[in-house]
Amino acid sequence: MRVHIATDHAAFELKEYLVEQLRGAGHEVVDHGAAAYDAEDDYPDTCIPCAEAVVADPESLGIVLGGSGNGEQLAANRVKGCRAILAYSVEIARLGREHNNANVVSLGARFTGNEEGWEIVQAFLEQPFTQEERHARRVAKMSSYEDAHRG
Ligand SMILES: O=C(CO)[C@H](O)[C@H](O)COP(=O)(O)O
Repeated sequence: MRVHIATDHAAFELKEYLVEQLRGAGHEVVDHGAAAYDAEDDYPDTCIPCAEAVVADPESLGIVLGGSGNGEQLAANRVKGCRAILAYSVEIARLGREHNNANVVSLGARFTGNEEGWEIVQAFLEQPFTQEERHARRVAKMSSYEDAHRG
């Protein structure tokens, strides 16, 4: 699978680790940065382009990373068509795909270690959307809202 990934400085090490794990597992990784550690960088600069790339590439999924993952999730969700969840466990990541058809997962490196982060990412990538009518209906309502209110 093609996987888009982005981080700010706070999760730079986790991003490097996940890129290595993803490539080792056979995924095609598109790294939207940060390209190097810079304590003054700003997560919207990498997370928004990452989310745009996921929306433009519907067969792909995305990962945004930061200290908490909160701002990164918020930034990604500014992009129309992006459904980013903040995942702090394998189960939450699975539910985000299964019930919400999330296309981006956000992780907080100050709260999630490298190995746990990789487990969460694997769960997110492996879990399909259920397609059950009630879940599809709810996701469609969010898309309808976006179509009506977000140019
Ligand atoms: O998690 C984040 C946003 O939600 C950022 O990574 C975090 O705010 C960066 O903090 P600092 O500039 O103090 O290193």
